[in-house]
Amino acid sequence: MSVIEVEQLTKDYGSHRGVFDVSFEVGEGEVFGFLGPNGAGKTTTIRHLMGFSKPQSGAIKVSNKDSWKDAAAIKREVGYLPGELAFPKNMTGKAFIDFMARERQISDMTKTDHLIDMFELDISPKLDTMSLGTRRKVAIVTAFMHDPDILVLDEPTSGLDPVMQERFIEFLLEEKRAGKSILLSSHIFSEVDATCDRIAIIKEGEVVSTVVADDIRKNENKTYKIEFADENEYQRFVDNTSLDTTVKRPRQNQVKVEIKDENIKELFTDLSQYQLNFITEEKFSLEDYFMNFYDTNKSVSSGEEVLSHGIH
Ligand SMILES: Nc1ncnc2c1ncn2[C@@H]1O[C@H](COP(=O)(O)OP(=O)(O)OP(=O)(O)O)[C@@H](O)[C@H]1O
Repeated sequence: MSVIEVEQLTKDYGSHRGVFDVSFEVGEGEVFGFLGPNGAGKTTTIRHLMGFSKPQSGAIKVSNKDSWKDAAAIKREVGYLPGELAFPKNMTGKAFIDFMARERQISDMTKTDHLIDMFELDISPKLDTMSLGTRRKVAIVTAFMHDPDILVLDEPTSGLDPVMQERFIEFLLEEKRAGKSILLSSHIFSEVDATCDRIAIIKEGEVVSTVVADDIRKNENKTYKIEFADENEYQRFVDNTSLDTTVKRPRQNQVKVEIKDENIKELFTDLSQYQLNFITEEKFSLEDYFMNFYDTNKSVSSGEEVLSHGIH
């Protein structure tokens, strides 16, 4: 059963900005990643899903409720962590958390205390004196203190340091084990890869691919990086091989060869004729998959490769 259903959502802001015909579903107990760089349309989609904007066309259902007509009920039910945070002025973290607990009519503070501990949050300072990362921790606590079954997270780790980003992944995995349904918008490959069951890639307002994360993890296409002993060996290989050489780095005497698992023997038979420094396997990653749709960050034409660990 789907807990979130986005059907052909369109919001056209003009000049090809907005979202166009976006469709996806998040199943019960599923962690669904919404992956794209700044401006791709993640926040626009999520704001419609939470009922802050009316779809120009298309429809969204959350727990079978219409995102626009039943917005108030959806806001009560869903744990929503917005990308941009807004807090009341002149309130301490503790006063704000207590206020939110009263608003949500929470009497059992076990989940709240667990979150405060987990994120090592000091709730005593005033909100407007806290760092961005600390304010994000407060937002995490208040978004999930009522232990919601559906979590909608818009770039949740922005502003968190690497240790707390890891902690957040632990939290998501904990929620996943508890059977929660989660929509995670992100531009960080590692957090999507570590948590998601399925992933939609969004580009310029359109979903260009929806993929089962395990299909990427178990991809049978492998890339091997090979460094030859010297320039002559490198050149001899490049001139003679019939293998699929995807990257050539003449200055380092390196190549990358892409090969299916079943053709591995062919690779080693071919390589036995050359002097090598090393050969290593490079696993096909979510980033590689993503770059099929967004090619701009990868430049191999000059014999150099720029690898990015997030997209901006
Ligand atoms: N209210 C608005 N009026 C006009 N254009 C808008 C509005 N909101 C968003 N856009 C445009 O729609 C596009 C998608 O923006 P959106 O914020 O959804 O992207 P995003 O993927 O969430 O990126 P980010 O990571 O920067 O938040 C952008 O080109 C943005 O400038």
